[in-house]
Amino acid sequence: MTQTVTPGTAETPSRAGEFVIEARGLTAGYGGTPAVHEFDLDVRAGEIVALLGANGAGKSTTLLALAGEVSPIAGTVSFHGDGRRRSLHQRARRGLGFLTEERCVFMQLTGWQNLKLGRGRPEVALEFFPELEEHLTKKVGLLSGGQQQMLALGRVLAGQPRVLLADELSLGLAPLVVERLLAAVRLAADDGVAVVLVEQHVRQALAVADRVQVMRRGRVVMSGEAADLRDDPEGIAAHYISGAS
Ligand SMILES: Nc1ncnc2c1ncn2[C@@H]1O[C@H](COP(=O)(O)OP(=O)(O)OP(=O)(O)O)[C@@H](O)[C@H]1O
Repeated sequence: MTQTVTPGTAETPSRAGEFVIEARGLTAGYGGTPAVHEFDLDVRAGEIVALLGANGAGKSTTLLALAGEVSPIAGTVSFHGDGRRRSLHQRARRGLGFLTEERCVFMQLTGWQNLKLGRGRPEVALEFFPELEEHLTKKVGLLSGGQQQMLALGRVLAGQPRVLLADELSLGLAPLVVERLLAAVRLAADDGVAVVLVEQHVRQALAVADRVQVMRRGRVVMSGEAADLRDDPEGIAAHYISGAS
């Protein structure tokens, strides 16, 4: 698939190599109780960092804290070098795209209406997912789960984010659809988006990610270059052992 997508808003386009989002000593949780401890992360423009780990390991909490939806108990999150505490909507205005675990679409609206509600031009979403075009006049509730997720991802990518946080895009979807979604994420990263991807499918995450951080009980227990770990997904899966989250 060839296309040209220009990420970044007019303010300051992201440059390859610069850290777009960073966390230092990030501890975050709920009601003052940490679910994530002393988490460090740097993601450059054009890079995908996959967060892996068993259910309850703290991946979603990490994304929520990076997004500004959960306040840090300690540590900092910096967005374009700005380490001040910012809410989700403030970070969204500076180019954060966030896909939460819940499918981010309006079921009663048509596909086209959903795309029009995004920050970008619907045509850009269709450049990522041309197969959606024939379904845009249908109510989204009538589309398949994969089509709904393509719509949700396409809408966020159409907004030309500088940072994409994506939480379990592949939840409940067939492997081919997952591949399709992750390929679009890779394409966006190749055009300069900094991506933090929470994913349950280890092999597929390793196939598109540049780096990997494996979490267990709220801490990073393993990290490395995806290319070095591709031949040993079992080494990662060992951290998933039931009850070991
Ligand atoms: N809203 C909440 N209030 C209180 N505790 C929460 C809340 N959300 C998550 N937790 C707890 O925080 C811990 C980390 O959960 P989190 O959802 O971040 O893990 P996860 O790795 O994303 O798991 P999953 O893959 O199941 O989403 C768990 O112990 C969970 O029970």
